[in-house]
Amino acid sequence: MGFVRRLRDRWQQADTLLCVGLDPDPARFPESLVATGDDVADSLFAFCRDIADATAEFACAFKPQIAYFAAHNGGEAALQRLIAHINGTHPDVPVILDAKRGDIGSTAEQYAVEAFDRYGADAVTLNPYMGRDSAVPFLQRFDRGCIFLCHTSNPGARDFQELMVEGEPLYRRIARTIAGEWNDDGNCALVVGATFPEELKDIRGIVGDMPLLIPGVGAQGGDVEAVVRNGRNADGTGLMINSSRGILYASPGAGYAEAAADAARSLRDAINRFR
Ligand SMILES: O=C(O)c1cc(=O)[nH]c(=O)n1[C@@H]1O[C@H](COP(=O)(O)O)[C@@H](O)[C@H]1O
Repeated sequence: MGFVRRLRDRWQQADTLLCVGLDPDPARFPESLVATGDDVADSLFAFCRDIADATAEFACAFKPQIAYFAAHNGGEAALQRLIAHINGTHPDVPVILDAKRGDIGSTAEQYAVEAFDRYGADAVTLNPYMGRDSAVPFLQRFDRGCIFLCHTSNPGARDFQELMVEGEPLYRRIARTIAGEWNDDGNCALVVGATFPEELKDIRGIVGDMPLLIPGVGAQGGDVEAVVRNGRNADGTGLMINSSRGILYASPGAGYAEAAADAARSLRDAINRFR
């Protein structure tokens, strides 16, 4: 079953639009998990496994961010183990590899193998800046999801994404092109930052019921009510609202997994109040 279909099933069956971001930072781990040298990889795995197991029931997706793993010796193997664990233990929760890839076609082919075959991710985040041929190796894996940056959550999103191109801001052109020309197999989604709710409304109006990944609530200050009201589709779904640090580090001590579960439950409930 393809990514978008799995996501829709999960939205319905688990009644949640929450995406749990897995961005493990050893500097913020509880004391019981602090490790040095090669042991860091084991800590990355153990921390994320505990968070995933504690929050799975509240999650429509998990989103590991590759940099938090690749920054450490052995981190990529830890990421592989983690995704295998999620796929085995929580098979109804799709995994989005946040890698923001994008390159010429021959290199993009390798990135597609990395995301979908090596790591076993259901979807990957992609940068559309290099154009359609850079996306084709991902798009043609039609059972997997391609989640393209459209309007990002950071302040610098304005530098390029809002530049006017033939009478419209670039992010609108990206949304229209991907929805209209790249989505033949229905496996595309877009990233829109929670910190730009008006632009979110604009993008929802362009892309129909395409899924949108929304980072930027919690630590970056995005407003949940504005996101849900402006981003939901007609049936009250359509969104993967991500929180990473707000869930991962809900408590610094030994009870980190329980605290993460509480944070995930309350964010899921806050989201559902406005659907
Ligand atoms: O593609 C992303 O996930 C992403 C896009 C974007 O515009 N902004 C953004 O914050 N992200 C990612 O979403 C996560 C946000 O983390 P928190 O701010 O801790 O919830 C990080 O993994 C970011 O890399």
